Amino acid sequence: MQSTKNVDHASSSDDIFDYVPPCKLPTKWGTFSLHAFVEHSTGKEHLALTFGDIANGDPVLARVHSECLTGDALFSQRCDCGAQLESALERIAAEGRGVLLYLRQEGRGIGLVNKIRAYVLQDAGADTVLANQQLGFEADLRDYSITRPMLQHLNVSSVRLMTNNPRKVDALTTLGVNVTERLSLRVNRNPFNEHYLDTKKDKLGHLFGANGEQDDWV
Ligand SMILES: Nc1nc2c(ncn2[C@@H]2O[C@H](COP(=O)(O)OP(=O)(O)OP(=O)(O)O)[C@@H](O)[C@H]2O)c(=O)[nH]1
Ligand SMILES: [Zn+2]
Repeated sequence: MQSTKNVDHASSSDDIFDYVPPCKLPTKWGTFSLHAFVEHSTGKEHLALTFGDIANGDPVLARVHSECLTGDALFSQRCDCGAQLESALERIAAEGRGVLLYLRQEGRGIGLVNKIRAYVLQDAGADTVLANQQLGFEADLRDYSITRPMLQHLNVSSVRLMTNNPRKVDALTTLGVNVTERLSLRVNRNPFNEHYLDTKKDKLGHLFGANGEQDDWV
């Protein structure tokens, strides 16, 4: 289960993280502002990429992306993370306004090395959920509690969330994030990730594929 551990909403963001003001981050889609947040309780260095005026009160096109080094940076085709990251940034730049939170919870919260151990089990036939369980972990150990204070610090009052994962919408809503809309994201199905995507749909509740939820935005 995804964790919805609450932070103390009465405490100031200074109690939760150190904030590092943004530098410019030019990308192939446009120039974002890159903010850093160092979480006190974990020492994790989370990021926010922002574009345009996100503080004017209108719902903001947003992506809450969980770190996937293999997919985001190493071009892995085992998952859909890299394609989703690109699609989200492209879409935000095209709209001229938005935010992407890059949360350092690799491997659905089990970490990079354990994800590689899980991949070894998957190479031997386990699916993505079973592999986690065989290693003694729940299917999804992510904790989104930093999301709300990060958005508050950026003066984002509500979000139009790009995700295929309805449990992510539930987790954020439970934490007090105002999600006004869910937008599906392109998936890039390929021979290496089709079993993984089917498992996400069947066991983790992701919405895409046959039910027409697949994103048609290009
Ligand atoms: N433990 C584990 N983690 C994985 C595996 N494949 C991808 N991940 C991690 O899963 C996270 C991304 O979660 P996904 O389930 O792909 O997508 P999501 O964030 O729930 O939903 P979307 O918003 O639609 O992307 C990243 O942290 C990846 O590192 C796997 O086989 N095992
Ligand atoms: Zn991935």
